[in-house]
Amino acid sequence: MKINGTPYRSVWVDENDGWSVHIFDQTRLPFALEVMRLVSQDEVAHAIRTMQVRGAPLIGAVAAYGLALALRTDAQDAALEDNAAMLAATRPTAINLRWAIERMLTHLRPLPPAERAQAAYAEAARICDEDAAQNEAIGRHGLELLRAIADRHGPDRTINILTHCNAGWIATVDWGTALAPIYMAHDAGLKVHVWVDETRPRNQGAALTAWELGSHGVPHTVIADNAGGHLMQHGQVDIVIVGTDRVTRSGDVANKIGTYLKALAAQDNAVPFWVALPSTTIDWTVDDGIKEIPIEERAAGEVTHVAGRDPQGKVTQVQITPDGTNAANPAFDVTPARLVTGLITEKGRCPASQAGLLSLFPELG
Ligand SMILES: CSC[C@H]1O[C@H](OP(=O)(O)O)[C@H](O)[C@@H]1O
Repeated sequence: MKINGTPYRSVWVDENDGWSVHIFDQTRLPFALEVMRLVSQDEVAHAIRTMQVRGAPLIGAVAAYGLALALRTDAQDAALEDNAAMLAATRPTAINLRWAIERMLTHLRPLPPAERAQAAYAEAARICDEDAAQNEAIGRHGLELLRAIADRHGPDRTINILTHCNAGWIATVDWGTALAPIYMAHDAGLKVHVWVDETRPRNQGAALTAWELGSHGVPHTVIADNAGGHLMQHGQVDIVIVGTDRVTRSGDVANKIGTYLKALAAQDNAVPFWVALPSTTIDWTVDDGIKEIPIEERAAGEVTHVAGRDPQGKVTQVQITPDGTNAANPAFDVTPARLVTGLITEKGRCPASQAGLLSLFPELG
């Protein structure tokens, strides 16, 4: 996507040295756009763990480059396996991370060590190109849903979309998943407005989705996470579109904490609830998402403290709970397939079910 007219992806290899890896430090947004230069697998792992880089498809792509960085130093079998395992363990819920590392291992294991680093960079680049293309296709398939709403209500009626967390271009290599249809609708001249869940505790909506949409000129309003149901009850939401970190073969959807509650409110108010994902987010080995998907438990400090900019323009953390108060911080929840209207993938839309997924991806069966 473009920032001030200049096209960017969310991860890229330095064109001067040809090997260091660049990302945006997402913990500095929306107040500063800072590029980080990563030069080792340990720096990549730290960036993923601390959410300087986050978003299911993007952490997979960046971890792939993390393995390439590791192989520059030691390309022997033991180092390959150890660094792959270390990177795959940085965050447990997004399946894209494990998928990317396993794809890299499948590609690299058969090669002589001397060829592995260069081959790793090439495979990581393919993962990035594929993600960008898949998300652009998701945009096209999701745009059809928004066009149908516009056709139903007329071109002068604004389409109100609610989204949770950040599933935009900054959560992927490019385009985003949930936001891709919104960008395309806006660019096609449809009147869209986005209700942006702030998405406590890390505020990916308030800090990242609002920044993305504002940068692209898409009308949007940040709301408290608990406001979405009220807006749906009052006819203020035409459709919900969210991203996901893992979809099971039965269509259960793991996504940022709070997604499940939005799906319940959507069903109660007959609001379509769509989930956008590339096929790299499907975990065919898992059936019951609630029982089988590991939910990341993050530090209590992310709940007891909040980051922001003070009146002097300094970005700082402030405590919002009494000293000594306990906090729990499950970072994801699972929305059962029965609450999902449908899935928007790079190959089209389908019901959130095994049959629906197989209709688009028969090779997974
Ligand atoms: C396009 S996937 C984005 C997905 O990842 C986010 O999680 P996190 O910010 O913790 O990496 C969130 O669940 C988004 O829906």
